[in-house]
Amino acid sequence: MDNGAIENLLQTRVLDGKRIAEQIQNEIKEEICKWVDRGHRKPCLKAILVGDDPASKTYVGKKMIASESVGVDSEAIRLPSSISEDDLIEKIKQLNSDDSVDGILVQLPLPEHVSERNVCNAVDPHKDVDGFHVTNVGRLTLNMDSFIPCTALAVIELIKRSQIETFGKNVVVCGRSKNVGLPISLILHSDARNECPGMEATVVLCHRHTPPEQLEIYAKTADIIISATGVVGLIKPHMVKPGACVIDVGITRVKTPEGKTKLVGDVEFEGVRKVAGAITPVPGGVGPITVAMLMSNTFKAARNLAATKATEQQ
Ligand SMILES: Nc1nc(=O)c2c([nH]1)NC[C@@H]1CN(c3ccc(C(=O)N[C@@H](CCC(=O)O)C(=O)O)cc3)C=[N+]21
Repeated sequence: MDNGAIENLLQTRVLDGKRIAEQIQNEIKEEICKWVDRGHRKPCLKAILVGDDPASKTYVGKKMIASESVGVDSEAIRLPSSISEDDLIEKIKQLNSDDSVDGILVQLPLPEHVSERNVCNAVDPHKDVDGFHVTNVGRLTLNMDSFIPCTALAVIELIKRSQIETFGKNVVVCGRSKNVGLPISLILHSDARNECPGMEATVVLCHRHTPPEQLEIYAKTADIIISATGVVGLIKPHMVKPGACVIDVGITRVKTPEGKTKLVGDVEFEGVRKVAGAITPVPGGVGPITVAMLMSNTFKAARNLAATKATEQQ
């Protein structure tokens, strides 16, 4: 390795998502503690898990553990994959009208015979801690206060806490999923709004029909690359501008030659880290922060609902 390469390796920051998630959760834990000291009940989260997809079970499990550690009351409601859309929506309506519940989330994906859109729209938008209800999507688009999907919030929080500059910078987002790529793009190009400063970046949103040679051209101009596609090895070293920040939101389970499963992202980590100025690993990058942001959204729902109840009683 020549001196230049060594120097770059020394300068590359591997952004520690686990540490940031712990930091966020400690802050939330403290705030919830004060909240309960002021006479409120603990925030309450209900997670609906339909069927028994192993990855979904792992994620819901992580959400339950995080809830426990920050002082959120949580319950995983398990329903069979044979459940009808109507019955699932009926269950959601019960939780909507239950005053002891602040946050509701339905773990995705759902079985094929159930419309995810109908189910997400059945959740009371005030309890929609995933930010998937059409009202919250519309409000985010208009830069109004809303619940923002946890993965998008996680990327934004990671950028802010790592002091990555976004104002006037070029960002390439790979992947246009409604719950990840799209909201990330919306926030990154946002201008200043009342309660939070905008990110003010120029955003290019690439997807499966972006020709590979075009993706390379866009990526090479980017100060920040965010990849959320589930395409293993999509982002290669030659596509990255030296010093750029590379955020990997992809999570794919692959089998190792020894027959174990391991998690890999969209980014060729070992190669790209030699070029990038900052990079997130998988696992231990965006994933853990996603769970911390769910806690943040749940506490926000609890505060909003308590405030609404207080004004109703006046
Ligand atoms: N309604 C709904 N809301 C979601 O927020 C939602 C969802 N459905 N469906 C699936 C995705 C994915 N997701 C993750 C949560 C935690 C990690 C996480 O903690 N990852 C760890 C390790 C995970 C592991 O060990 O398997 C890491 O990256 O280091 C990752 C991904 C939430 N999602």
